[in-house]
Amino acid sequence: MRFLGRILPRNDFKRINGMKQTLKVVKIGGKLIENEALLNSFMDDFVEMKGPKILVHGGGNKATEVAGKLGFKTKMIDGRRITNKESMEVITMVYGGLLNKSIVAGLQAKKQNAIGLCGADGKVLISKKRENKEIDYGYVGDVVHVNINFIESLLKQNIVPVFSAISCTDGGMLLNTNGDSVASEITIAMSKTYETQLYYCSEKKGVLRDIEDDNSVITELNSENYKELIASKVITDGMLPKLHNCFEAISRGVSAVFLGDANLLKENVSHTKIVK
Ligand SMILES: Nc1ncnc2c1ncn2[C@@H]1O[C@H](COP(=O)(O)OP(=O)(O)O)[C@@H](O)[C@H]1O
Ligand SMILES: CC(=O)N[C@@H](CCC(=O)OP(=O)(O)O)C(=O)O
Repeated sequence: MRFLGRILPRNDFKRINGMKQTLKVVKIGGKLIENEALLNSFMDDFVEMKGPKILVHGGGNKATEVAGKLGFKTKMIDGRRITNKESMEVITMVYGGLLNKSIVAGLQAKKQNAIGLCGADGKVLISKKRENKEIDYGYVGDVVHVNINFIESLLKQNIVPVFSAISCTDGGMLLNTNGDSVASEITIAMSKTYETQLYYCSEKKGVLRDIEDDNSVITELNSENYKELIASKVITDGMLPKLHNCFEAISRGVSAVFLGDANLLKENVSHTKIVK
């Protein structure tokens, strides 16, 4: 790359004229992953997207399905899974194995080099087991450190990191971590060196005023009306941790956060934008 008459080292273009380069972090939910046609169309858009990018995926419903087949019942509280030893084993197989590897293979098929990661790989997502006196979440962790140098080394090689919703303690214990939180923590950490944008793609077109009406997308959501919508129970289930993560991100250095469906990366589609 030629810049101001000198050759920049191949990927040393994070800051040009003091401007940070934009990094896009995209999270896809389990319901989207399950729909082959939607996933394929999403991946086309993702591959086409220019600049450094990171993909994070969930897969909660697949884990519930596989756990059920193995005879384990799943318990969720406010959109978060209670994870005992058996469910952690299922999660490692489903998120870290089946889903992560299938998504990476799908990207490779579209000529996008990618690498699948859980928190233990490259010590990339270090977490702490959640201690909650009222609810025992089991093997559930909250991210305390993101290895941004490792992530950057992949981005510099044009390799897309694909994260599953699994983190790891400093002592090497794998922990289930909400995919939305994985996405927001990575984006927040990467904001140190990049201008960052976070995209949440799920089965809905955004935050809906009426969950039964797909055309009731709230186009802009701020922290004030967000609290009102929780109080009036318009926002429930998986949307609770998702929006908590959105506001965390926007208040901790992320430039823009968007929520939408599988088409979110296309131009002019209806979506929700999070504002301060
Ligand atoms: N107001 C709302 N607008 C849109 N979705 C909502 C709302 N309240 C609750 N939800 C639920 O939240 C879900 C999204 O959260 P989640 O299932 O965790 O998605 P994902 O698997 O994509 O992360 C939606 O599928 C919907 O059922
Ligand atoms: C702690 C916790 O709740 N972890 C989530 C991680 C997967 C996830 O986030 O999946 P979706 O994006 O498909 O909802 C779970 O096990 O369901």
